[in-house]
Amino acid sequence: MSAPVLETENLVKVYGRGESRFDALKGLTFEIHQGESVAIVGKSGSGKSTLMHLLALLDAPTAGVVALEGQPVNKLKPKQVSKLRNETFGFVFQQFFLNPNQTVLENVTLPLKIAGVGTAERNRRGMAALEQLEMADKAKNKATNLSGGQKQRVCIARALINNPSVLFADEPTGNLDTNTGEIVEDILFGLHRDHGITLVVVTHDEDLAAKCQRRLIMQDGLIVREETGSSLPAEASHQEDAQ
Ligand SMILES: Nc1ncnc2c1ncn2[C@@H]1O[C@H](COP(=O)(O)OP(=O)(O)OP(=O)(O)O)[C@@H](O)[C@H]1O
Repeated sequence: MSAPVLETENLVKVYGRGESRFDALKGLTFEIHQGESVAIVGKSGSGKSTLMHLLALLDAPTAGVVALEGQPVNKLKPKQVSKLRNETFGFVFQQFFLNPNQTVLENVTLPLKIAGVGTAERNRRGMAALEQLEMADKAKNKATNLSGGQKQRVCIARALINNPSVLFADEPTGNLDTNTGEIVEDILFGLHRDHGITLVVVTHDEDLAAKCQRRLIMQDGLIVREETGSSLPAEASHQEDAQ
């Protein structure tokens, strides 16, 4: 079995206090292995997004530990955590989060700008990422002047710009029609299959979840069940490699 890229130990998240206290995660211990595709599924309010935010180091747990590549993250300073997050993770969200006032290329290269990479290098890597997503011809377009599927491709290009080892996708097809959603799924699973990217997907979409190699089923802040096996035929051999 490949090494765990992410491990949690007794992960707890409590929102609010006193009468408004809400126990969103109630002690989760599990591993995600390098090169796996994992879906986090469950009813609305079960804690999926909360869990993803903790795994992706976007929020800190109330108690318990997240370890990235064997390193417990709670021992690091905030600056180190954000560096680690930017270097290791890519994010694709349902709402796209593209800056409407910037071009496609500017949106895609924003993570590099934040990291202090110079303009020429930024643009070279941005164009390469857009080419990979077949969106290079839209590089100079404003990000608003795109279809939903095109916007999500731009988001995936942005997510790939730092060569992440883990791609987090929160309802990546939630705003797309069925056909466009399937194209985006093909892109995500292609990246997983061909580049060994670890894919962590939060979704209500059963077909999308079924394509993942493993499903963590959440209920009331707990993982109540795990399922394994992907509905993607080509996954079979890769799945054996990753396990
Ligand atoms: N910032 C917050 N303050 C208080 N409660 C919160 C906060 N964020 C989430 N919650 C609560 O924690 C629970 C889990 O929320 P979370 O967003 O993780 O669920 P989810 O499974 O992702 O739901 P959905 O499928 O609707 O997105 C919910 O009951 C929610 O109301």
